[in-house]
Amino acid sequence: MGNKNISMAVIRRLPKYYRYLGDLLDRDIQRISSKELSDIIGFTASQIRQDLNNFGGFGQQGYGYNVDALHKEIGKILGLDTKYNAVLIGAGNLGQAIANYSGFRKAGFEIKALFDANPRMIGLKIRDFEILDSEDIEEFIKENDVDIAIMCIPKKGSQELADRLVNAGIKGIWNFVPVDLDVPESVIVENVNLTESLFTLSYLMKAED
Ligand SMILES: NC(=O)c1ccc[n+]([C@@H]2O[C@H](COP(=O)([O-])OP(=O)(O)OC[C@H]3O[C@@H](n4cnc5c(N)ncnc54)[C@H](O)[C@@H]3O)[C@@H](O)[C@H]2O)c1
Repeated sequence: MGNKNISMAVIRRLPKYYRYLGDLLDRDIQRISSKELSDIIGFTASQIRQDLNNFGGFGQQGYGYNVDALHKEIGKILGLDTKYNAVLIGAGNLGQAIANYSGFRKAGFEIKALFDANPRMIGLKIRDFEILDSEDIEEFIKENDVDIAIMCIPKKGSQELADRLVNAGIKGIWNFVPVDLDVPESVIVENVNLTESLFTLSYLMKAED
């Protein structure tokens, strides 16, 4: 499954291609040259041709890229033609913000339930969700065909939670906790570290001085 031999650097650029191509489709633009794509995305035209050649070269000399076909193909490569079930653990400030955003469901990622360990949170409603007791996560994951866990708890207890999720058969963790989780190779962890991103901004602003 997947294109395991494609470099991570290319894979990290694919969501951006996918987003820009989606914007073009919204504007009814059906074909585009690598030069035009370069002008809007900001990667060089040669970088774009090289990246897209990894997947069998969609472009035709003198025609450019068929936007719809390329969008669909990149979607497939990213696995976006699949629906995913997710659970979110830690229904605090960040967890609630994520649960309140409707865009993930539209993209095929459905949050099935929210969990929290705090008895005062359990039973509260966020959007359509009643917050469930995190004691019951394993059972829920097994019974509801859950692929992805979204972790929004504090650092403390995060590795223990990851171990439980792994034992329950989770396939992927979208990790917002600023901790490098130790999981078996078969489980994919994607870290989202907002503070690291902010520090990068700080560096770049400093470099502008
Ligand atoms: N809020 C943000 O914008 C933000 C920004 C950057 C990083 N983060 C990171 O996201 C995580 C959550 O931050 P927050 O601001 O939402 O915190 P929060 O305190 O508002 O929410 C955390 C929730 O997790 C629950 N919880 C704690 N341990 C648990 C466990 N073992 N199992 C289940 N639930 C548990 C708590 O009861 C609480 O409701 C933290 O690791 C934080 O560093 C948050």
